[in-house]
Amino acid sequence: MNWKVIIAGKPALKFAKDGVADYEKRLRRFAKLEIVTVRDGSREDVSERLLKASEGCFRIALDERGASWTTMDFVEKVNAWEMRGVKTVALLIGASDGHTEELRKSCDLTLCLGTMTLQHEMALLILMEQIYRVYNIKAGTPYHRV
Ligand SMILES: C[S@@+](CC[C@H](N)C(=O)[O-])C[C@H]1O[C@@H](n2cnc3c(N)ncnc32)[C@H](O)[C@@H]1O
Repeated sequence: MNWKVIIAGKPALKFAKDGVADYEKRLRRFAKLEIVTVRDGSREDVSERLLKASEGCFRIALDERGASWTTMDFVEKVNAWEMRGVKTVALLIGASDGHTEELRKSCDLTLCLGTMTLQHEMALLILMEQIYRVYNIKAGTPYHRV
């Protein structure tokens, strides 16, 4: 199963960019993950670009109003998508004004990383670590301890 993480605007926070690059590298042994950047703009324009860039994918909107999963819930979801033959999971990260209602309705799921509002590059970094954690749990490595 492939991953496509779509985010608006060029990276501005060096530490987040470095962290994301680090997890991208670490994830290579587990899965194919692509980070796609769309142009920033109004909520409507960004949502439209995110939807266009994720056409044909299983879409998940990252949104503080979404469902809260534990990491183990995330592992179970990934297992279920793999069993169902999902080819590409697209994770959609909004810009400063967030997503439109239309985008939320067009997504298969809406996921919350916590109830606080995160800067979008921070949301990307946390998401990358969680995807990495999921694959480590699936592989039984000592990265994840309970
Ligand atoms: C600065 S936030 C946008 C806040 C916007 N005012 C709103 O109401 O959604 C930028 C993007 O980061 C992601 N994000 C921020 N906090 C999040 C959280 N707690 N859970 C999931 N995604 C989050 C979302 O994709 C959001 O669209």
